[in-house]
Amino acid sequence: MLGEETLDLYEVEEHHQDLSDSSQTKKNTVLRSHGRPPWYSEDGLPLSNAFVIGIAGGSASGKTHVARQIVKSLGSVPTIVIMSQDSFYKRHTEEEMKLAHANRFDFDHPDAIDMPMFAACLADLKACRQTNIPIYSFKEHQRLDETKYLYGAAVIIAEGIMALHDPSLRALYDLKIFVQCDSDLMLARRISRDVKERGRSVEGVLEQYLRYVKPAFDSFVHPTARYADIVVPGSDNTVAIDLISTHIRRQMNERAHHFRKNIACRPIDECLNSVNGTHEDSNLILLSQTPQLQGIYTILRDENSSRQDFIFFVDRLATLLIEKAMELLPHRPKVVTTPTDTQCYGKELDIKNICGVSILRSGGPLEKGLQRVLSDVTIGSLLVQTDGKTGEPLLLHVMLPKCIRERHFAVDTWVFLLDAQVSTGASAFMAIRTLLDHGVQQDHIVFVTFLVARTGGIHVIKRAFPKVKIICGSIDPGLRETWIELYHSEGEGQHGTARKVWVVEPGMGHIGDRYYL
Ligand SMILES: Nc1ncnc2c1ncn2[C@@H]1O[C@H](COP(=O)(O)OP(=O)(O)O)[C@@H](O)[C@H]1O
Ligand SMILES: Nc1ccn([C@@H]2O[C@H](COP(=O)(O)O)[C@@H](O)[C@H]2O)c(=O)n1
Repeated sequence: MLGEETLDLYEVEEHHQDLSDSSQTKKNTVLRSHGRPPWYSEDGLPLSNAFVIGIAGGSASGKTHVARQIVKSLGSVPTIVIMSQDSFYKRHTEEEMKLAHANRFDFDHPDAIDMPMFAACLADLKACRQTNIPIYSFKEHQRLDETKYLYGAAVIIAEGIMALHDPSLRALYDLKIFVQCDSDLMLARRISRDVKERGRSVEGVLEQYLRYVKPAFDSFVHPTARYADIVVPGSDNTVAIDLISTHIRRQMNERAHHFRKNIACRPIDECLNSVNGTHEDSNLILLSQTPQLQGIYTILRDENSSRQDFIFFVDRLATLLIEKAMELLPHRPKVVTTPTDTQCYGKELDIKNICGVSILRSGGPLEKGLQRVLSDVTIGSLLVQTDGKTGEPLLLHVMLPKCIRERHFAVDTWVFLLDAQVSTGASAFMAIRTLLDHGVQQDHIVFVTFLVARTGGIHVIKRAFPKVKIICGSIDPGLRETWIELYHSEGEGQHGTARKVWVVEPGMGHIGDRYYL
């Protein structure tokens, strides 16, 4: 099984990922965005690719600056990634590194950059799949061993001197920009930047500039301006950036998808038979409704149960649910010798990787059950919240185990997806889509939950993802939309805001709050 490591992809409030800083010397810009709204249809299929902008121009013309200004100007637009072509310089031999340190290596020829890899990573990210991009050090003149995991961008800005050079790259862009800058200004900026940030001397920068940078600009970079939709000046470019941002915002609005409204319009009759709480079907697996199980649910539903009892019985129920989920995993025969020196024919798990992913924060109460059954399991998390304005779910935070972050592992990984209940199903839907984007196979996803609302989004999940197995302990009849008052202290006194929420009935109330508060 694979390692423990998990990676925080998104800061909850900082969705802009700036990867142009491959020299690791610049500070990341702190920008906020709203998170990612649904990128898929109610049939579960990806609907809109990320919007991709390619920015080319000479070295130090201001490509990164333009990219950052666009991000700033877009403000509240969903998750944005700046992907720099600098990260894709090829790995160098010892000999090439020596030449590089002596300013005798041509980094400005298109062959210095791994174009197919850049195009492949960009294509994955554009198509909503995860990617792991290389990290390059300008100080060491070398690609580092570690990579950077990326997923979930709604807008991607790809920038680099050769960003418009390759036809396979140009085909990926929705908008192509060339930054046109005076050569004196580019040289002055490059000297200043390379000395400050890339550990170079003035003489070295000048030598490299005259030998390689300037000739390559004339032969390979400048000619690509003809492919640009917009040529932006390398300084005093605020008007151009405003126009570009307006265009992107319009494009994003046109792509906006009203997922929640559409799932509400879907007929549910055909699914009710299989969600009627009286029998199991192959996908929705209900724990056997024994008196013992009903006893547990009675304690959990009772608003007068102590918090201690609530936690104890949630943990017990979580273990029962996970044990049920374990029945779905393939096993193979295994022969052991017992202490009485007898051969015994048994079974062992026949899987490569398994991990848990909990949908925060209500999935948390199921984690203990998972850890009891699989003591060394890695558990990642996803944070999905409802946008107060649109009512759409937003993907705010992705922290997935390593065995999912890399596609070639993900295809062989079983995932126990954990959430306390399925009401409208919007969060579960987004979480399943996220796992599929990573290459996890649908029939390797087991969704484990305490409660399912019979008239809620379960039917949409079953229809869109027919191979995902759902294990639950109860199917509750009611789902009601209601307003709740949220109190928070700000300045003097308490302020209340009302928020619409869906309540499962009879349900157990807010399971996460009752468990953690
Ligand atoms: N419009 C601008 N106004 C002022 N300074 C700028 C502008 N564009 C770029 N710079 C400065 O020039 C230097 C190089 O810009 P950068 O965006 O890193 O270039 P590139 O990414 O094209 O190599 C940086 O120090 C940056 O702050
Ligand atoms: N080891 C390296 C690799 C590349 N360069 C120079 O970087 C320039 C491209 O980066 P920009 O951010 O300026 O677009 C390019 O002109 C290479 O000469 C380098 O100096 N050392």
